[in-house]
Amino acid sequence: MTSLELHAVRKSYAAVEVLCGVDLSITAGSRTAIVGPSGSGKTTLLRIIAGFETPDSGRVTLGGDVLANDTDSVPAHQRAIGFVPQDGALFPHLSVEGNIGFGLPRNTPHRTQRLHELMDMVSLNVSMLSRRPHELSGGQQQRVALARALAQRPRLMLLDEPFSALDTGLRVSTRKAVAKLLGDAGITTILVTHDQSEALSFADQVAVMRAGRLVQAGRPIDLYTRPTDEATASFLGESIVLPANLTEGWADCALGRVAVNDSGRSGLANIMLRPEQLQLMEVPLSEAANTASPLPDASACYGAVLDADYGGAICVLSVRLLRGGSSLASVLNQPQWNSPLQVHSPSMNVPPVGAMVRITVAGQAHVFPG
Ligand SMILES: Nc1ncnc2c1ncn2[C@@H]1O[C@H](COP(=O)(O)OP(=O)(O)OP(=O)(O)O)[C@@H](O)[C@H]1O
Repeated sequence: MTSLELHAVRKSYAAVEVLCGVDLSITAGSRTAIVGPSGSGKTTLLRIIAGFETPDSGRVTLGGDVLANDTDSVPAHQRAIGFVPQDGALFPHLSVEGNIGFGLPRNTPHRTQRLHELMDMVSLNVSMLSRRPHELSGGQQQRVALARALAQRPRLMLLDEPFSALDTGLRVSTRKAVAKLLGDAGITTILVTHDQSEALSFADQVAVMRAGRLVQAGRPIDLYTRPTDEATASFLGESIVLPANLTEGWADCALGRVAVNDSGRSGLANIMLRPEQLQLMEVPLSEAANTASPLPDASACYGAVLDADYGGAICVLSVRLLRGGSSLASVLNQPQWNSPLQVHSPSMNVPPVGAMVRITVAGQAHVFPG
């Protein structure tokens, strides 16, 4: 069942068109992450859904109710939509109780019980109810902001980069807790984030915006493995794009013959691999000892490790490809021959700089739609 539906939503500020006709469907109870470069219109879209801005044209519906169209707009406070901004925006002069209770009228039945329930939902101890925001950690402040938004039993929750001020560990744990909480409560959620890995891990659906347009929306794994274009590919993570000649599900490229995910295409096209798809195996010293001899297997793909960037669990290796029939020495002596690939390799047993490696490709390469 679709909960939120955006159809041809447009918005301009003065002469600048910020949203150029956005269509997006969000299923009830699901989590959607909106990502895109700075200025692409993410926050504007969120503010239109919340009712803080009105679209110039287009339609926004929630559970079948029209929230905005070309002529009318339901006021924000009548939409039953929760909004958690980047900084939490707690009222500094009010206690936690005052902040969470802001949207709960004094005569709400069982008000204290409801406040305790909300504290429990966001995993905060009720002893914190009397504290002021400055007496809380960043993660606790975000939980209070979330509880305040939940107090009004929203149909839809909008999160505008709510985790960005938190350090890495707290960010991950808060994000997981929030995802579970909203999932358990069955609340449809939209998260705007700059963090691609956060979007991929948080959401059931990721929507990528660029220059006021929605360029692609779908399951995280589909966007990561089958991006619609190179810009989307590199926005969602590191990518290796190579020119190739396609025939019946195979691509002939600098890495040799690689399987592709589009068997119907033929001819010249760019293919994409994620760096973790490249697997390196160091060629034993006996084989590589004579760096002047031709490579042992003319049909295999080899490389020379030029540099290693240690990053903890993962090491990023710069690997220059060796042409069939060439030698390690010829490549090391001609560094301008081709630009190196960046390969993400588990740091355990990583080949050393200067080593010759055999390169294999795991899975299929992606062919960008023509
Ligand atoms: N009230 C406003 N008046 C004029 N221009 C605005 C207004 N709000 C946003 N803009 C412009 O609209 C464009 C989109 O802004 P928006 O905040 O939606 O982008 P964003 O994708 O959320 O960016 P960021 O990731 O940097 O937060 C920007 O060029 C911004 O300067």
